[in-house]
Amino acid sequence: MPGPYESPYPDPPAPTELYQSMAAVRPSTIGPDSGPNPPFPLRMSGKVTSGFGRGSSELGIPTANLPVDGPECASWLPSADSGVYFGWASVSLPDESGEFGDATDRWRVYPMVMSIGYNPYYKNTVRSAEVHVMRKIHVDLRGREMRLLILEYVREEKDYPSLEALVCDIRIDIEVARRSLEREGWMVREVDERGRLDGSWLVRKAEEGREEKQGEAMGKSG
Ligand SMILES: Cc1cc2nc3c(=O)[nH]c(=O)nc-3n(C[C@H](O)[C@H](O)[C@H](O)COP(=O)(O)O)c2cc1C
Ligand SMILES: Nc1ncnc2c1ncn2[C@@H]1O[C@H](COP(=O)(O)OP(=O)(O)O)[C@@H](O)[C@H]1O
Repeated sequence: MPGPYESPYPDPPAPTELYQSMAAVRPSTIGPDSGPNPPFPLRMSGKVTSGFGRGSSELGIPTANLPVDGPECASWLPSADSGVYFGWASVSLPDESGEFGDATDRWRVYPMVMSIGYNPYYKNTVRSAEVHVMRKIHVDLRGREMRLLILEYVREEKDYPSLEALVCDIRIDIEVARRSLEREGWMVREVDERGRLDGSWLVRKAEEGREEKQGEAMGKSG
């Protein structure tokens, strides 16, 4: 099985001049090495839905959409700042060979970056929560339950003069998240034994996960 921080792109594109100029004004990591500060970690979960279908086709960066309202939603979400966040995502997937189908589903934990908001470049009128899992995934996630342990706020959502600039900034977010999550204070033990964070909620059985909704309402993990 590949390592947790492997790029989801088989051949990441060479950094363009625009990427380099935008990356030069961004920090390389976010948050102190010791780990997340309150109100993080924040939890949310939900069934992956369809978005506007632009992630893969227009941006080359697929995003799994999660519901942002309804009784099942995390209580902190409506008042959360719009913007980009990073952390860990879990999803229950079949055996990697795919041969044994759902009988061997188990929770996998992956690094993720996400945006919460109105996607100002596309001028959406409804708020969305969209998660890019930083790993190549060969299974359609729509209809599957996803859990998130959100560890840090990265930046505000922005409008951009071009699609290329939007894609560059998201790729920089992915790099910032990768470097930030590689620090021991930000790793979950469920992925790497050096990790100092408890990510057990991410891999709990469904029934136990539901009980944990109480904790989610407080916006805390652990
Ligand atoms: C890490 C990340 C950062 C993003 N930042 C922005 C942003 O600053 N401005 C914006 O308009 N959209 C932003 N987006 C949202 C993309 O525009 C969105 O994923 C794309 O429109 C695909 O949407 P769809 O899944 O509904 O098709 C971001 C998405 C991700 C995953
Ligand atoms: N690394 C990944 N991160 C998020 N979703 C992925 C990933 N790899 C494959 N997918 C799939 O791509 C879908 C999102 O694709 P996208 O083009 O953004 O479509 P839509 O906007 O219609 O949901 C997800 O629901 C999931 O099934």
